[in-house]
Amino acid sequence: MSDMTVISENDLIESVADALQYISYYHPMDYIRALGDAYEAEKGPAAKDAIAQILTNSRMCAEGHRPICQDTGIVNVFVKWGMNCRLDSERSLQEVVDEGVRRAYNHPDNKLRASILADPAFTRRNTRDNTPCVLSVEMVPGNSIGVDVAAKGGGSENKSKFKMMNPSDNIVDWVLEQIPSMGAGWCPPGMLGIGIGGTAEHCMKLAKQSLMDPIDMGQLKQRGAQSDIEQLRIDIFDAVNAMGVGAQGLGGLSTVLDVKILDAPCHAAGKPVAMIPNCAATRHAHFTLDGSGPAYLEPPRLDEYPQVTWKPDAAAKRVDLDALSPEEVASWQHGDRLLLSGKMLTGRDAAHKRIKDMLDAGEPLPVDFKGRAIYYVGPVDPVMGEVVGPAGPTTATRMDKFTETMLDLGLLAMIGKAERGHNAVEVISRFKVAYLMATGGAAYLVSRAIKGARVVAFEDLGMEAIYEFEVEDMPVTVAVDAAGNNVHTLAPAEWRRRIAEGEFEPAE
Ligand SMILES: O=C(O)C[C@H](O)C(=O)O
Repeated sequence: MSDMTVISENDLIESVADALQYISYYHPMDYIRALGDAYEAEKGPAAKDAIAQILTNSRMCAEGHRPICQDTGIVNVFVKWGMNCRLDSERSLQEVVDEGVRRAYNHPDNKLRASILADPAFTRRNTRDNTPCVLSVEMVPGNSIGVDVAAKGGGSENKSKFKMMNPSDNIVDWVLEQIPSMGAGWCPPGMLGIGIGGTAEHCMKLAKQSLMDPIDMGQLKQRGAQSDIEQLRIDIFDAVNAMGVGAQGLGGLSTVLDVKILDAPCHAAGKPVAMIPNCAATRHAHFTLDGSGPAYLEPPRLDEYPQVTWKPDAAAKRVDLDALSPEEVASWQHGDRLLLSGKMLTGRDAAHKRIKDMLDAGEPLPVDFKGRAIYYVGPVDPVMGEVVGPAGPTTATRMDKFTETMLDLGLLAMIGKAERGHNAVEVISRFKVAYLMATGGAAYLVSRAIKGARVVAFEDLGMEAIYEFEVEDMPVTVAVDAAGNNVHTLAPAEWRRRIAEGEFEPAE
């Protein structure tokens, strides 16, 4: 027993907290480099503009130590526990790691958003400190513990896929079938993590774990595949990018920056396959503890960030939200860039559900939506003189089922990210209103346009409360116009055709 390594409770807590703070504002450099290359190569103007926003946002967050995305994620922790190590604690490993999560998410200088809800099928009560995390432990030989910490965005997690394939089914075909159904809610360009084999639950875990590996598709393509798995990664990468989805689903050359695969033996009767995308807010870090104290991660060199500084399009139209009229909204064309100023309301999943329930019960609403714009957002709380923390858009598609109800209340415009479903587009064109999109993953940049914020209803919903924001030159693009033209179907179709016609070199 004398050569046992003792891991103190506080070393683990402190290291988890440090890693979570770190990944909230530093993208992994491999992601930043790959995104910088994608920016250089991108030919789609709207997609290029979105990548410029994501890169500029990333640098601002690295400098300001504020979250890359308002969705600061659900914490996933993968521990490889060396069997000669002992945790010096009276608490369970889950409780100790959760203490690190709590410390990170409530850090006074960089408070992160509490996104975790207990009792998910019923009361959906916010745990207020982002606990519990999802913990996986593997016992391995050795005298140290290796920890991967990730903060996974909800929008990309929502697009996870799994299939118990037949042994002879084709994996590339299955992946390509899934991509259209994933839309843009997973905030491309990002990564696809793929698990093959094992059992159902093990396969999903492999897919998630594969996302902890650094991006190396450029190097892999240069040196060529040396295994069947590497060839499969390249085949999926090329085939997905040929679909033309592009950054934020706006049509372009870069949909994925890498495809990762982990496999495990499986039963002869099947071939389980799982796919979990990682969004533009790719956040993960690794540390090792050997009993000598907590691990602190080295900050990246900011001079290695691509020299990209996003600026609003000079041709963007300025819109005064305080004087918005149905005629003005109806005049916007899909693809138009707008700079919004004035007052807007916010609301997302929980607020929409409550509004619907109140209307069904014949109760009066606390807010008048007539003539207003609504922004689908759950912001981070402000710190140190901010009016609001990072406040990028959430996936609008989830609000589709409430769209007709909300438009009946007189709403004129909705702002979010990702595509609207067929029925929502039909309702939008019937009411002659518009759906505008802001860039997902550019939350700190977007929040700079917010000059005032106050909760006006449903305060108990925390980040899902209804706020009134006062904005100045908030950049958005018309994604669905009053005639029902939908950028998210038109642009990827055009880019897919152009790529198929050989207009561009395949992405490296
Ligand atoms: O919860 C959020 O703020 C966003 C979510 O990650 C989403 O992508 O829809």
